Amino acid sequence: MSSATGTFSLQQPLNYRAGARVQPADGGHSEEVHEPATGRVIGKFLCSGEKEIDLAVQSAKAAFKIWSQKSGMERSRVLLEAARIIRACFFWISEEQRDEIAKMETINNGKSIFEARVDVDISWQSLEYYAGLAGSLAGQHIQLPGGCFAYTRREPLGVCVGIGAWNYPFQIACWKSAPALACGNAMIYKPSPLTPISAVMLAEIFSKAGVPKGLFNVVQGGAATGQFLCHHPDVAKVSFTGSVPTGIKIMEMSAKGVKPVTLELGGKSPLIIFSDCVLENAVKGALMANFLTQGEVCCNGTRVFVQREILDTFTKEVVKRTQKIKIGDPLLEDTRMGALISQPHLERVQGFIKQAKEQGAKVLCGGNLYVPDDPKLKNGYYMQPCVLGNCRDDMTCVKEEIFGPVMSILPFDTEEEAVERANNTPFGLAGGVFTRDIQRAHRVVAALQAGMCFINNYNISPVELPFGGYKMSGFGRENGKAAMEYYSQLKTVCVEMGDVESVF
Ligand SMILES: NC(=O)c1ccc[n+]([C@@H]2O[C@H](COP(=O)([O-])OP(=O)(O)OC[C@H]3O[C@@H](n4cnc5c(N)ncnc54)[C@H](O)[C@@H]3O)[C@@H](O)[C@H]2O)c1
Ligand SMILES: C[N+](C)(C)CCCC=O
Repeated sequence: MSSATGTFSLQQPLNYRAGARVQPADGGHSEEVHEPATGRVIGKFLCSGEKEIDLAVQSAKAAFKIWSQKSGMERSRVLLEAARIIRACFFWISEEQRDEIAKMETINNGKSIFEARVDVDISWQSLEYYAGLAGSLAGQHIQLPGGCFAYTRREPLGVCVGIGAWNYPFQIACWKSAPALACGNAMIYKPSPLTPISAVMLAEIFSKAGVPKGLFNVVQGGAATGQFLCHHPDVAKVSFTGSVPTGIKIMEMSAKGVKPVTLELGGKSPLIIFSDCVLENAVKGALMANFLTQGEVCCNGTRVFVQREILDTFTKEVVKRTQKIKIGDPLLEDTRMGALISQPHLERVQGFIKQAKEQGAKVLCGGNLYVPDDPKLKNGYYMQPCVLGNCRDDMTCVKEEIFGPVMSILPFDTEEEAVERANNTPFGLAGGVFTRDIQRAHRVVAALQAGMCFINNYNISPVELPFGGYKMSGFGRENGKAAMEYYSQLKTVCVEMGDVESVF
């Protein structure tokens, strides 16, 4: 694979079934795949139809029979091998696998190679972590009168479906497949049609690592393909990452088949900065909370509440550092902000900024389109990261998920006020607080209605920590031990040691 921006083109099929890349057996329309850095079309794929989905399900069912009979330790070894392959070398000859995946992620998503490498690291760590848990998936032994007893077994669910968003394509595929496979399930994964490439690389890695053919299949497509998956009678569970409106549809479809769902949805998270914070850390934290992956991060702390005493100092420093963020060719080592995912999305983000200005917000920096000097990047989807001042809680930019590099700064006076305003949202994915006061820090996060809270940092994601939302940001958890519960079911076995005492 060539590594320069503007040179890659897709050659191979993007569906993966029964251990091989395949063209779908049937399909609707075809979708173009873009390179956000240049706006180039790098290939096309056919969206999978009902027949292809059924073939993928049948293939996964066959693999499930083999995989679910293996011990946790046997499954663990295969997952560890998959993690090792990602970290280590070969596969595509000389370059490191980790870097190959990171480059493809950058080419297809537009994020900087610096960040893509971190995403790949978090991905293999997830495989390692669940490999570690696979061997200890266990039930309980319960004593009953007369020597009788019962025990519980944690069993896999069967064929699980994963449906992913485009912002962390490889990482989302790993966050879903690692616990699913560790628990003994098979998985069919559908990436976003905007980022179809890296999930197939994961499928190839699983095959190399030794999973049975069909255990991890990839189908490509958009809403229609996703609907076939959710409605298929042999699908046992749907794990979804995406927007709230789609999450609602997934839940409705799954309800028809009484299928358990996990919903990892959007957010509009608060970051509360108290005047007693370490200012340097708070400024760095605010940038981490807003500008990773061009601001296209579900848990971003986009409502930055700043205590009035430090509002000016904090704002000046945030603006100064935001202006220094290096935008440009995402495959260059020193780039820290690449291109947004698509032209329509870029326009949508620009629309939010325009509306913010109309509603009285002040653009303190950025917000304009950015055209890099390099001529090959002139059709890419770039913009300058934006900081908005003069914001009020009732503005659209403060209420709605923008999913772009736009930070809204909101002054506050008291702790009570900040917490109340922070919680005044239908979302509840994440939240953060910067303060030196340890009691206040814990009091505030305890009061925040959010599933993932940070004290004196933001947007770090060790795989050991459960991640997921409150309120309309969804339910269920990814990562941590908690995810094992969402990919397994509990069977109780009651054992009689004496004779049956019948009431008849
Ligand atoms: N909470 C999290 O962990 C998390 C992580 C990443 C992204 N997100 C959220 O994802 C959103 C951005 O991603 P997006 O634009 O890809 O979201 P989206 O809801 O448009 O699409 C997500 C996935 O659902 C599929 N889909 C769309 N309609 C469907 C339908 N009717 N039936 C079945 N599948 C369907 C898409 O093809 C895609 O694969 C943001 O709201 C972001 O906050 C959440
Ligand atoms: C790795 N992060 C930055 C915590 C993002 C998690 C996935 C959300 O979009």
